[in-house]
Amino acid sequence: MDSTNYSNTSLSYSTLFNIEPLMNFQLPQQDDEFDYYGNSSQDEESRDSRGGEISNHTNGNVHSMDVNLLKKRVWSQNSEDEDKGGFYGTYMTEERYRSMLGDHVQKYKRMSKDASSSPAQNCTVVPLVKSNNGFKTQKLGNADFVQRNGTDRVMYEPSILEIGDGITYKIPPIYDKLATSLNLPCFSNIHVDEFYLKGTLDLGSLAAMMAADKRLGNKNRAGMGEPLSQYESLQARINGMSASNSPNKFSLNVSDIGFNSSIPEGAAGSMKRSILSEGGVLQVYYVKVLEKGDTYEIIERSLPKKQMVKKDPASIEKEEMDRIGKIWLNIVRRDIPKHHRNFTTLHRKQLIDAKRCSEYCQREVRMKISRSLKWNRGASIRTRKLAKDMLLFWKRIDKEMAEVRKREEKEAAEALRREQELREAKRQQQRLNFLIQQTELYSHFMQNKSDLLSPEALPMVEEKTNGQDAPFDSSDAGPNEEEDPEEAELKKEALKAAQEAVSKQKKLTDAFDNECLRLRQVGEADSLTHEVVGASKIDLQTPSTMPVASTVQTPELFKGCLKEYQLKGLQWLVNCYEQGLNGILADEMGLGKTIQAMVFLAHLAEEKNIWGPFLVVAPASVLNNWNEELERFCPGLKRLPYWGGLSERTVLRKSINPKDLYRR
Ligand SMILES: Nc1ncnc2c1ncn2[C@@H]1O[C@H](COP(=O)(O)OP(=O)(O)OP(=O)(O)O)[C@@H](O)[C@H]1O
Repeated sequence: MDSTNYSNTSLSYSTLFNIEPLMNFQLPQQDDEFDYYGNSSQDEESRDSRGGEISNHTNGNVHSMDVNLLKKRVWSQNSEDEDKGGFYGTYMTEERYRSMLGDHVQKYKRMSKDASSSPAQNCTVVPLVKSNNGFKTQKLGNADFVQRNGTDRVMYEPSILEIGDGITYKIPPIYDKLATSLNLPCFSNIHVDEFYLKGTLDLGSLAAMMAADKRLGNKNRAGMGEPLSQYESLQARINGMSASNSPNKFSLNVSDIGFNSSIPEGAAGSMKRSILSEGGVLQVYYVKVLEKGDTYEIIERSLPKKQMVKKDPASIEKEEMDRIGKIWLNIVRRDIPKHHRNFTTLHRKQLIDAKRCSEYCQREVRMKISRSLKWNRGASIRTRKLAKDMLLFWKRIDKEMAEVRKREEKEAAEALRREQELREAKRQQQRLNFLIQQTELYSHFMQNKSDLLSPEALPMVEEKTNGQDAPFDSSDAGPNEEEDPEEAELKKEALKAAQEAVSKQKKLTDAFDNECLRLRQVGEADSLTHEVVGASKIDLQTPSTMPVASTVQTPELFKGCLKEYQLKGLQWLVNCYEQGLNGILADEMGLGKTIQAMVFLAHLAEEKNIWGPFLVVAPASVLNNWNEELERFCPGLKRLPYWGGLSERTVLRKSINPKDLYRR
């Protein structure tokens, strides 16, 4: 649909929104229908803002409103005797609306039967459903302009409006007159939203719907206020009008004046639309219209800017001062208390936070203190336990060390015992060898002595002596000259036989000595045997046979310097010990025999690891001298003086520890 079609059918943008003829209808009585769009006149202040809302609904659903108005008008004509009480005053439900509509249809059918003479009134309905602004619309039946009986009367086919649930609404023929006189659009251009067909159409619900329109915002409700109050206002207005019995007329004028006139600043479009009433112009809009197929939609609307009126500077200053005063009053009455409340709230919150923080700190400190106290309490227990563990550990270590030491002492004692046994065995062997040697020497000397004492050995001795002492033989020859020659010859034979026997015995002895020497060398292969053999060369009975250079060194335990003869004496004592012989060291008085005995004991301790005990038996007069000499020259040797009476010796014995006697 375009504007040309409207031009042909006396319709245009202006006529599209021109429902002024509708407004010229007589308003129904108090309880009859009325134009709730034009009748929503309230106080002047709310009227400005309310007009937009009214216009908005009008713009968005103009066709449906027209049809609604039409329906209501038709209904008012055909149901004058209808019980109108409470129609607008009470909440009209869909069921009631349908029942009322059904009754009206029945009435119309009866009336149409009576007036069935006009075939043009039989209208066909061609429902057309189109979508407009999200609402499902029904397009009324085709309208054809029919020339009848030479008149210019426009005839419509009977149109039936189906509103669902088997309910049809037949458009009365009187609509033709109405459409012509009111310059309304034809049926084909009228769309009825189902919302208005099926929904409740009371003023309360309509005001609620307008107030809930999101496009207008929730706060201002497009100036409509609360639905109930608005409804009451409207109702009061109607009552007032009915009381005065004065026809109240409203008009909504959409004109093209805007095309030619100057468009005020801030206008959305060039089309001017105004809602008129007896009181004057309610609202003037400048709208932009968007064509959408068969419908039009106002996409933007605006109010013209108010003209700026120049005011008096004094009044401006006064207003400014008033405004400043109001600002100050607001500051004093509202802002300061508000900030004070905010500050108080913030301060209280800070106090609460600080208190909470302090509680947390206290709790943390308490926890740390309790932890430290617990630690301190446990420290003594742990210390005692640690000390106990250390004590047990060191006890165990001492026990192990004692066992080790005991085992080592036992092993050392065993080793010492074996060493002493071995040494004693060696000494016994040396002593045996020495005795054997002495026995051989003794037997040898005794045999030589017996040979010398035998008669056969005498000539030999004499022969030896003759060879050495010629004067003795010559002296003995004198008396032999007086002997008998026969005796002389016998003596010679006897001497010869003795010499042969001695030589024979000498050979036997030499053979025995050689055999003994050979056997001794073969049997004594070890070093000890060599020592014994070496020692056997030493004649202990003749100190001159002792070696000039002593093989025995002065022991380090002796803190002094031995003289030459004292060292020889030490050597002799050591040899006697090694030979297993007992010896008596005897010398001139004051030459140091006591010192040599002490050096010999130090030699045994240092070289032989024999630490005693040694028993020194001496006269009581020299015991102190022995003690002092040992302390002076051999401090490494332990001393245990043991002298005195019987009781003193008993006390001394109790203090003797045998374990201390074998160690330095
Ligand atoms: N090598 C030495 N170094 C230092 N002093 C020594 C030495 N030899 C001996 N004397 C000192 O000579 C003194 C005499 O020694 P000691 O009494 O031992 O001799 P003695 O032969 O035992 O005498 P007696 O036959 O009267 O017992 C002691 O005072 C001793 O200290």
